[in-house]
This record gives sequence, structure tokens and C-alpha cells, in this order.
Amino acid sequence: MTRSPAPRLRGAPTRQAAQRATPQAAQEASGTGPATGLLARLRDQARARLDPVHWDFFEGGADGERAVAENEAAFRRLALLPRVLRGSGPARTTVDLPGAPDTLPVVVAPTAFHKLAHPAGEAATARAAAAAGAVLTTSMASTTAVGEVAAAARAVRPEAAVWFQLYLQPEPAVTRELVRRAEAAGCTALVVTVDSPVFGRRARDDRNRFHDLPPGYAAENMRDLPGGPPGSTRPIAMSPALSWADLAALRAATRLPVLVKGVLHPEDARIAVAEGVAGVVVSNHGGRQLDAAPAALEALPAVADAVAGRVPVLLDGGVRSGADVVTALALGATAVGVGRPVLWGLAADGERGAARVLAELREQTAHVLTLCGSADCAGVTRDQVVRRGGQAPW
Ligand SMILES: Cc1cc2nc3c(=O)[nH]c(=O)nc-3n(C[C@H](O)[C@H](O)[C@H](O)COP(=O)(O)O)c2cc1C
Ligand SMILES: O=C(O)C(=O)c1ccccc1
Repeated sequence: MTRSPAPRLRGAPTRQAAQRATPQAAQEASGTGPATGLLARLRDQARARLDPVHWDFFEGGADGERAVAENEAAFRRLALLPRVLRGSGPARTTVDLPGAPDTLPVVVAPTAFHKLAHPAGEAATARAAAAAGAVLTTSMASTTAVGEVAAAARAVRPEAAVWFQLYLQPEPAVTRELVRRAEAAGCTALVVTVDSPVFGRRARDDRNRFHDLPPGYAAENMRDLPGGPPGSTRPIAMSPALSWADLAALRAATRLPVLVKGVLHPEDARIAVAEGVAGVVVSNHGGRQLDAAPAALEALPAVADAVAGRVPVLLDGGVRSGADVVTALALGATAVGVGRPVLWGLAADGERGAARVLAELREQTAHVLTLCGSADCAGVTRDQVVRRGGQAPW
């Protein structure tokens, strides 16, 4: 990648230096996170356990972190109108996604460097996702190679679905080799992240001088790629020169379904569907790329209208509860992704913590669907979402 972790400064800064450089406490206490509940507790535990530099990497966003805050705030501005007496029975909480039939509508969003959260790293996350019946989207920037990640998931549940997240690399031979590895690992879809023509500016990481993984950790998927010396890892490149033609070349090079992640403009969603993608992920990258971007949730209805049911639409960013999941479903998503909450669980208590996050979201989603009078994930509709605190119409 172009900014981070660029090998400018090696090794992690000390805890003391990070604390001096991290005056985030007041801002966070005033709080964008959930005030109570399991996820909030795991977040607190994660924060207490982690090196503050790594906490800041996981929690932070681009520039003034406005997009990060908006993702959660957008959910808080909305409420759900339940329907009653529909005789719908207890809600069924599975959906069909590309390469993942009958799966939870909560997908683990791709996040980098899980070994900084917990030494068991991505293998622990994979086991937790498999146990919950959730798709794991494993990041190209994982600290465990994709083959090992997918094997860990299948050891828990042979039919567990793992998707591989990919940044298209400027050298086609490198991209092709990454795709070959994902296919060989048994991944069932590729998720191409398209919101990163350059790496976002992360103020916390700059202040903490966090620009490289600590010794002993590496982006393992980037090891032994074409053009590099044997045994070494290549940096992940982000390129503003990429275009739809590069996506078409990728689709021609694989039989796996390809989803695009990081779409906010409805016209881009239309183009993506016309290009033949298998799904669109509405996302502002957890507020880590364009800080001026709207909340993902605010972009969702227009994208869902543009896609018009032709492929699944997913949303990630700010999903912290079953009510958030159901709100996104009602506004046109087939499923949602969760990024930071899984990292909180992983950092707090390894595999068990990540599994608790996913089980909690599954139970809350089923409960809220049932309270809304819906028999399944497709049964909540846009008319059931209303603004909180709006002007009374009378
Ligand atoms: C620490 C961290 C690392 C991330 N790494 C990646 C990545 O490697 N690839 C990617 O496409 N998105 C990455 N993302 C973005 C997530 O996939 C997702 O869009 C975002 O986290 C969703 O927002 P949430 O954290 O509020 O749930 C990362 C996000 C975080 C917080
Ligand atoms: O931090 C991120 O959001 C991210 O996408 C990423 C990508 C490559 C390496 C590290 C992080």
C-alpha cells in the first residue's frame, strides 16, 4: 500500500509513547459505541487489553473521523415500526449469498492484522464465524495465509463459507496468484475492495507512528509472490489507475463469484451489475477512506433501488445490534457486514469472544425480526423504517 504500513519506521512504538499520543479518551467516552450490552463490554475489555497503538489502528478512521461517527449515528436516527398480528411465527434468520447458501445475514467484514488483536489471529476468527454459521470475509492483509484461515473454518464446519477480500494489484500476475491461492484454499467468492485508490489518511496511526507490523508478524498472503525474492512479503499496493477493465480481467480469470465492496453511488452500483458482479457491498470502509463520505446506511436505499434485486446488496459500517441488522435489511440489504465488533470480541477473549459477538447478533436479529412481525429476513420493508425525533405531522 502507499501509506501504511510503509517501511518508514520499523517496530511498534512503546505503550507509553502511544498513551501520550492518544488523547481519544474523552471523545470516546462521549461515545459512538453502544452504551450497554455484550458488545459494549467486549469493546471495553478489548481496549483495556490491547496496546493503545493497536487499539487506535482498529478503532480509528480517516482524517477527522466524521465518517466513522456517522456510520453509527445514522442507525440511531432511525426507528423500526413493527407490524402486528401477522401470524408470522418465530423468524427464520438465514439468507442465500454468493457461494454461501443458507447463511446468517451477518457476515464478518474483512479486517487486517488479526494477530494484533489476539495471538490466535484469523484462525480463531474463522472458527468463530464457522460456528455461528456466518460467512468470514478474510482480508488480503491477514496475518495468517488464506489456506490456513479456510482450513480452520472447515475444521469446525465442513460447509463453512470463506470469502477472500482482494485489492486488485497493479501487476496482473500478482493478482492472479492471489486469486489462485484463494481458489486453492476453497474460498467461495472474491470481494474486491474498490474504495481505496489510495490508502486513507489515519491521524491516529500517524500520531502513533504506526506504519508497519511489529517484528514476527507479516501479511502472509503477500509472501512469495511473482517478482519478489523468495520468502519475502510484498507490500499491498493501492492504485488510482484501476478501472472497470481491471475488474473485467479479474472476472475472466476466475470462476468464483466476484462482489465489489465500497460502492456508495447508485450509478456505480448499476455499472457493477451490468459488468456482471455477483453482489454489491455498500460501505465507506468503516470511515477509514473518504472522511467526507456519507454513512453507509444513508447511501443504501438509492443503491438498493439501482440494483433492483438483480444481485444481493450488502451493507457494512456501524452495525452494532440486531435492530441495526434489521434496519439495513428493511432498507434493501440482503445481509450486513461487521468489522470492529468482531475485533473487539477477538481481542477480549479470542475465538470465544468473536463467537459471542456473532451469536449475540444472531439472537438479537431473530428477536427483532419477530418483534417486527416478520417471518424471515426478507419480510421487513422500507415503510417500517422511520426517522426519530422528526417534526410531528399534526
Ligand atoms: C481495523 C480494520 C481493518 C480493515 N481492513 C480492511 C481490509 O483489509 N480490507 C477491506 O476491504 N476492508 C477493511 N476494513 C473495512 C471493513 O471491511 C469494513 O468496511 C468496516 O470495518 C465496517 O465498519 P464497522 O467496523 O463499523 O463494522 C477494515 C476495517 C477496520 C476497522
Ligand atoms: O486498515 C484498513 O482499513 C485496510 O483496509 C488495510 C489494508 C491493508 C493493510 C492494512 C489495512
